[in-house]
Amino acid sequence: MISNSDYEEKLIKQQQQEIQDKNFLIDIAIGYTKSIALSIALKYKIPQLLEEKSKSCKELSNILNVNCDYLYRLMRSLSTIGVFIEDELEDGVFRNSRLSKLLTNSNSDSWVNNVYLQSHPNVIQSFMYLEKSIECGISQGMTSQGFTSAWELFEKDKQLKTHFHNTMTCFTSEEIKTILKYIDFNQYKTIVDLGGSSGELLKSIAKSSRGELVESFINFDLPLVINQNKTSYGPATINNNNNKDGADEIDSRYSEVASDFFGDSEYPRADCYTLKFIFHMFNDDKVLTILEKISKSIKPNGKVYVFDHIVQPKNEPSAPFYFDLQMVLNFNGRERSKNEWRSVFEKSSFKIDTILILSDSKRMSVIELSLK
Ligand SMILES: C[S@@+](CC[C@H](N)C(=O)[O-])C[C@H]1O[C@@H](n2cnc3c(N)ncnc32)[C@H](O)[C@@H]1O
Repeated sequence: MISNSDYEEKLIKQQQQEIQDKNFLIDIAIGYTKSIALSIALKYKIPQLLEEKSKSCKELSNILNVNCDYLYRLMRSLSTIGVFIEDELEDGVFRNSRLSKLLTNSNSDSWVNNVYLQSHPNVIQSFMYLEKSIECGISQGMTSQGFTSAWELFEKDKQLKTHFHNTMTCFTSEEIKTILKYIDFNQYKTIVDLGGSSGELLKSIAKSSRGELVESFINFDLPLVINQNKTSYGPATINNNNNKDGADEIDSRYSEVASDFFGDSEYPRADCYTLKFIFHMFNDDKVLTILEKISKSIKPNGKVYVFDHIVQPKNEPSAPFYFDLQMVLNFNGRERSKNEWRSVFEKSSFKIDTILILSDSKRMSVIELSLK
């Protein structure tokens, strides 16, 4: 028998849950307002303008040459979600909050690059073409904005390109410990990192005890990336304990190849290939083309390590929500579940040796492959 008071308590709980659910749905619906407001504050470099001391909106609008009242409304809105703080006594005067202070750091090894990347207008705009993409079954995120691909957009917007590669470099430096915990690269002579971006993965392996016996490390990426590496990132180095001033020495085992996965030339011959967050940018056909090319250049008993997301069992939060949609809209790629990965590899010359779902990396798993 349910008593009256039990019944009332149950009803109150249900009502509270419903209010929470409604607020949650509203929060989802207005998500775009926050990212667009943030992207404008970043574009105007407001966190940097407030670095030294607080400023009034009048001062900020004079510096930026924009409308003072509208800027005030932007700042006031952002301060309600913790980005910036409006002075408690003086209206319209703002200082940095804990959050906006973080945004002043745009070093190459800072994850803040990812905030710039995710809130970039072209990235946000690609989502406007999600419906059109679903209707026609062809990715429209970039083409509808007049770009053949995200890579072309990066070529036109160098700042965005830098944020993209800095984000990837930052992810790699966070993930490298986990990678080195599971894989001893010393069993290989030559490691080729296909799509190695700034070379962070190979440089870190080279510097660690898990890579000290490897003879050569080759970072293979597009010419536009390799050319930028020369000016944006330091060379590969090894710790030189003999050096009196303790300075690191250049590691001559590291080199770079500027080429295209889908070009005519073969990949460098190696007994180990790594592909970190590469296959999720491509559809199954392109993944199979890359695997076919690796199968022609891999040495006998060689291995391929695929570091990528594995979408977890249904209905569970796994790779961040937006990734799969972003991959399809911006790159015509896909995030894959275990079954989806299996089905691609089954069609290739490779078999899966191991799948490691890394508990200490929220983003990444490792799939080890060898020739069938
Ligand atoms: C998502 S990023 C991953 C970078 C790096 N592996 C990491 O995990 O930090 C993809 C990389 O693949 C490279 N890439 C994309 N298309 C390529 C192609 N057709 N040929 C060679 N490299 C390509 C990009 O320049 C970029 O550096």
